[in-house]
Amino acid sequence: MSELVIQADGLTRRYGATTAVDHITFTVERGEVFGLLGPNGAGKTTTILMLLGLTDISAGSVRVLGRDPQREPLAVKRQVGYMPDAVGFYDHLTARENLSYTARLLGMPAGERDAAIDAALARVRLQDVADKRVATFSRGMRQRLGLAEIVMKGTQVAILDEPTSGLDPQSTEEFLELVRSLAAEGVSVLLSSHLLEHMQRICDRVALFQRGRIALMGTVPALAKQVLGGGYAVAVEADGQGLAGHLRAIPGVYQLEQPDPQHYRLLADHDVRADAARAVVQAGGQLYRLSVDQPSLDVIYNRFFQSQ
Ligand SMILES: Nc1ncnc2c1ncn2[C@@H]1O[C@H](COP(=O)(O)OP(=O)(O)OP(=O)(O)O)[C@@H](O)[C@H]1O
Repeated sequence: MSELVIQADGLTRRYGATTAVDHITFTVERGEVFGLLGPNGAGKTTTILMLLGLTDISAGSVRVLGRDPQREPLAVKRQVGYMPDAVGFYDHLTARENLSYTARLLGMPAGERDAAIDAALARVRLQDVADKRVATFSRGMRQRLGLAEIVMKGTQVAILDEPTSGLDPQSTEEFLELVRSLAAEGVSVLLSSHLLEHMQRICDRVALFQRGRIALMGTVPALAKQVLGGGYAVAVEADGQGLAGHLRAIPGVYQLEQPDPQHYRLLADHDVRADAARAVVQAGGQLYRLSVDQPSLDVIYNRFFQSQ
């Protein structure tokens, strides 16, 4: 049975005449990676701040691990790992000293601190630079130290604001892999980002914010269906008697192109590769190549905002 870790219901935040977040409703399950997307000013950061009890709620409700961040902000902060856009560490302290400082603030017993810090630094592969001052760290290393802090806290929820912006490709890979491994252990991750390719790779579901509202929400294939009317492009290279007719008859295929006698391109609302392979057999043909292009979040996002 799924376990809801974050529940927002009609959540609203007004700043004077501006409604920054306008009646949004969503849930995040245990172990789920949930992405907030949308243009600047769409309400993502304000949503995050409300989840953390860092800004007031004008209407609606929110629960994080069953707690109300308005009423119990300290309890929520203790149970949630938060990594803001610019992770704040003390530059003149080493990585280990920074984590030690946080551990003391959290009230972690002195006897447990060293082991917890070592384990967290090893987890994010910073053990070799544990005693170097953070001033010497690259952005990627700082982001990993931010995750180490979350690992050390042992929280069940991690909230990350723009975590991969400014990271080089290798640091990005490492970071996304770490986030995925946390989720695999049951940590729920809510993250906001403008980097759609990263979001597509890491998120189980995304919510597309537009002027304070959630305009679209779901898995990438589900959004592709809504926005593009499909989105899976299956390329088939094969021969066979009457193959075009067999391919066109596959449920979910809404367009068939045949640029030359042996090449077909199917647009479908789901991955129809298995059906396409069967169609080739039915047509008594030979299959030379079969591939699928997943719908891209980038294309979905741009098409959605162009259509608005
Ligand atoms: N403290 C504040 N006082 C007044 N208005 C605010 C405040 N914080 C945010 N806003 C307004 O609320 C709206 C949503 O802002 P928010 O920062 O949540 O957007 P965002 O989606 O996180 O944008 P970005 O991608 O730029 O981080 C914007 O119109 C912003 O100007």
